[in-house]
Amino acid sequence: MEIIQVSNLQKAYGENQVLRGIDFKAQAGEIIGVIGKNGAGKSTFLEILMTLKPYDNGNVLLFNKELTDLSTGQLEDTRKDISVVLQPTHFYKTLKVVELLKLFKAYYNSQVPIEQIITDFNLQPHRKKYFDKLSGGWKQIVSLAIAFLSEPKMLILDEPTTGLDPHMRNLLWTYITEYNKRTGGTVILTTHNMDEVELYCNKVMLLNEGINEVFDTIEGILSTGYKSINDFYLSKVSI
Ligand SMILES: Nc1ncnc2c1ncn2[C@@H]1O[C@H](COP(=O)(O)OP(=O)(O)OP(=O)(O)O)[C@@H](O)[C@H]1O
Repeated sequence: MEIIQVSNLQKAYGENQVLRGIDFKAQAGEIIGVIGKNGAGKSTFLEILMTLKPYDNGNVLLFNKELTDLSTGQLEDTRKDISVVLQPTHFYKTLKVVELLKLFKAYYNSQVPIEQIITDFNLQPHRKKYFDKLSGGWKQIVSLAIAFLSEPKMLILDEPTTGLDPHMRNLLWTYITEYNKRTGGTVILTTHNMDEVELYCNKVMLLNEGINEVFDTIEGILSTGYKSINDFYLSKVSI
């Protein structure tokens, strides 16, 4: 089943034409890495998929429905199937980690046991700490744990492993791949870490000069003679 279908997607900020015609598809159960240099438009693309940003031209279908055709109510229904990593806000300052997880469990009406999430994300030592007092990496982990609480059909993660130490990066990738196997959920993420893409993603979209210059499986890319996805990236993208 196709979860996302994007054709000829265009988006400009004033004179700056960032997306010049993106074609993209995601099937249920895929893990897709979106790569490209700083400023290539990866976050812009993800924000459009998250239904948070308008676009100028083209089609974006989520769960077979064109976004611009949806009423406000239908858009809200579609958003229930999408999870994104929330940015820390002032609101979080007054809550402890365990309280935050309970709050979002109730909000999402989630069946996932809080203690399971605390164990899976190694949050036991931090459960009684105020969110605001956590280090940057642990704030990120808590935000990711919250995103998984809703058991979404589609998870969109903008640079989820940036700022995480090697153990926490491993832990997150283990969680992503197990979640993907267990629920068949689709994961779309951006990263600048090409080793992670090679190890954990099924497919890669290389965003370059506003288009999807390459959109292929990892095996497909490596079979064309590149030693690694890092090698592929360095060959394809100029500084
Ligand atoms: N809200 C905005 N208003 C105006 N220009 C913007 C806005 N958001 C992004 N841009 C511009 O659009 C371009 C693409 O930015 P975007 O953040 O999507 O790239 P990116 O590939 O995610 O970059 P990075 O890897 O550095 O995070 C950049 O030139 C950026 O300055």
